[in-house]
Amino acid sequence: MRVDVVSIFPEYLAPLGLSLIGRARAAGVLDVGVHDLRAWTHDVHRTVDDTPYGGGPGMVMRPEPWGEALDSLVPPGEESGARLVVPTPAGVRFDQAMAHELAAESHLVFACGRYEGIDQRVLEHAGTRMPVTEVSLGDYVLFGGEVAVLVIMEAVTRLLPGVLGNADSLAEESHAHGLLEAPVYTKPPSWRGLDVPEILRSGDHGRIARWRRDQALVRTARRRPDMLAVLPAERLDKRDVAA
Ligand SMILES: NCc1ccc(-c2ccccc2)nc1
Repeated sequence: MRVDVVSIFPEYLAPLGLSLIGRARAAGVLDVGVHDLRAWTHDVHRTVDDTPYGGGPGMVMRPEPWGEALDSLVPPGEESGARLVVPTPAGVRFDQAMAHELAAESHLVFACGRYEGIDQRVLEHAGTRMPVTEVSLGDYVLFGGEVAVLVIMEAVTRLLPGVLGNADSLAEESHAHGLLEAPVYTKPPSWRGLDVPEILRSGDHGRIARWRRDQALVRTARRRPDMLAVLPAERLDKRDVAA
């Protein structure tokens, strides 16, 4: 997968070179380019913003630099497999399903907005030649899209083949099977008067799997009842509590 990120604060994206993502790049499954939007400005002040039409507070990011940046990173006629992802508070909610969708793309281009956002015509014009996804991480506002890109990149990169050491951990993690994951424990068996649940030390893997499933259901019902509401009936097996 090729990833290009455009920002007026490219240094914010430095963590993309570290750890998990660094391993993905070393494994050859990820190639990341970070670009300064101002490279596509041509005035002495390298201007990227201007006042909003219709009035209102703050500034809006000008379309011209973005248009030239996207033309450079996704040359017209070479859009195959490219998707533009724009973090914004007004976006579609990002979730694990979308992480899987994005992990299947061959070229992701992230546009990091600042100020009050990017002139909408940038997204409209890009949409005439590639899929465009405006994505939100949740109902809160940041100073810009850079931190959201780091979150999305971590969620997507760990799904790429060969990136996670133990592929099993993908199968059982939270949200992988529509439920929150069960609590986990390790040695020592007793710690500050708190014991590991006996079942986990029984060696009875059938009962252990049942216990974990029950814990996941209870935890999900208490913390994220909304997830149970959308859990497909076939995901609940006959031994689960009544749906
Ligand atoms: N929901 C996460 C998120 C994503 C992007 C932004 C944002 C804020 C200002 C300008 C441009 C993007 N804020 C929150």
